[in-house]
Amino acid sequence: MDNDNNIPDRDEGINGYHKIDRYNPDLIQSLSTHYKDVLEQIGEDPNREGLLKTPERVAKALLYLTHGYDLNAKEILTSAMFKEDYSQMVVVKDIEVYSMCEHHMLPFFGKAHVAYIPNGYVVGLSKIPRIVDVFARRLQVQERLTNEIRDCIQETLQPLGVGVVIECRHLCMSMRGVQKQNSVTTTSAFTGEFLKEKTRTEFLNLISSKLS
Ligand SMILES: Nc1nc2c(ncn2[C@@H]2O[C@H](COP(=O)(O)OP(=O)(O)OP(=O)(O)O)[C@@H](O)[C@H]2O)c(=O)[nH]1
Ligand SMILES: [Zn+2]
Repeated sequence: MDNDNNIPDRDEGINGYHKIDRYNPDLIQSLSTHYKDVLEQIGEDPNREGLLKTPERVAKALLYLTHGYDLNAKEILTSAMFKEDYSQMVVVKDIEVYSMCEHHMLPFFGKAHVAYIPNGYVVGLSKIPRIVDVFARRLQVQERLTNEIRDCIQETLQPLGVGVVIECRHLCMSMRGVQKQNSVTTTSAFTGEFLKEKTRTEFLNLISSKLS
């Protein structure tokens, strides 16, 4: 944290984002006013009982769904890096992803599988899903989400390689638009050893195996 409002520094590289005080009641109030207008403009009555608190709920929900802007993924990783003589692949798979596409601000959701090969240091396992969330809880495209997770791990932990695979359903493709209910989008990003076919194949085999 290095600013007057105690808002943690966000990760670099998000064009156009400016820092906000996400939990400020004035901000929630101001967003609620906009959502009240939205309700009116879609033909609803914002004063009917069921909708009275809806603008405020939606405002709080949106602020929560984008709270990743306030988090610094590199700080999270460095907070739990341990020197360890382990040089095989570490895979954390089936990490739930909930994000929102930046085109329609509709959810996309699914799973992320993340692997790295240590180079002297390992990271606390829980930190991997945490950094997935840091980048997912922003307006995103799946490709950038995938690359940001890869780059963050590579630059911070400096392992021998990183592999990230993300599989998601996009509500903007199922609830509206092209209306394809069953299509799943898969993206991947690799560095170092994972650029070699043998390592990549090992990773892909591990994430497709079932424990139970
Ligand atoms: N590459 C990529 N595209 C995405 C993602 N999420 C949503 N989109 C796409 O963003 C595109 C936006 O295209 P536009 O033609 O400007 O928007 P639109 O008229 O609403 O398009 P339709 O969804 O086809 O109705 C659509 O093709 C979406 O499917 C994502 O994570 N990655
Ligand atoms: Zn979309």
